[in-house]
Amino acid sequence: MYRTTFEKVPTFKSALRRVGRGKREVHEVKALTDVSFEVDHGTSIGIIGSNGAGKSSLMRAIAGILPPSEGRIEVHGRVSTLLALGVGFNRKLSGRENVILGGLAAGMTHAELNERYDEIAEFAELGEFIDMPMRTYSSGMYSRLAFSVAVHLNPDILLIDEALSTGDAKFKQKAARKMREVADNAGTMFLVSHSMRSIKRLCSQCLWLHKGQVMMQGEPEEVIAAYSKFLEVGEDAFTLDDM
Ligand SMILES: Nc1ncnc2c1ncn2[C@@H]1O[C@H](COP(=O)(O)OP(=O)(O)OP(=O)(O)O)[C@@H](O)[C@H]1O
Repeated sequence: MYRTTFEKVPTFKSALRRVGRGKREVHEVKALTDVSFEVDHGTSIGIIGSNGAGKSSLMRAIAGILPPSEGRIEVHGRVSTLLALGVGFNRKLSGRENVILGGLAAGMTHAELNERYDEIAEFAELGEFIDMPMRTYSSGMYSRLAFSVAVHLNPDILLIDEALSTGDAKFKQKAARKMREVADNAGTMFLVSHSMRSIKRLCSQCLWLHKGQVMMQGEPEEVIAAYSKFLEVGEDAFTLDDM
């Protein structure tokens, strides 16, 4: 559950008058409710659903960035660093500095990092930008580095939120090949995507979320068919029994 406090002001004029004195309202959003599922080691699971369904919140909870306000999450293994979700970068520091700090935070030794650094930088293809402050990066450059760090730190569980990846067509292909490699090597992967093609190609399981609840979990083909039908006929006309 997210709790947001905000100032309730009816008009712009009264907003000006009441600067600093406004009444504070608390707004609660239940991003996920009664979500319960298990994922076996070695499974690539796709997470699908409309905007605001709770996909990113679920990933943040699994990564430990947002602890659940109710219930629990058991994670056996090392989850790809927070950088995978693009939230761990310090924009004042250069790409190189962020990679090194991120690696150290993920428990890597200096020697391991030295070895990995070149691979990470090479994969991200940022050229001399790797030594520039990250605030000067385009969003595509930013997500290229985040993806590269995530896949090269050898996590047991890889979390990828495609919504955050704005890499160009060439990088997207390269990233897809890398994800395929992870999936083939029996790695565990959570892939949030609006591309049903990516989910079908890369995942052996699929979870469909809607308004914070699990609508369906199973084979990607089956879940995607149900989700597509849901999008076609609309929420009111849809029943899972028809599938
Ligand atoms: N930081 C936040 N503070 C308050 N509410 C939030 C916050 N982040 C997300 N929410 C709310 O939680 C719900 C789920 O959002 P979430 O980002 O998890 O959805 P999503 O499925 O990833 O959507 P999208 O496909 O648009 O990326 C939404 O109602 C959203 O408004």
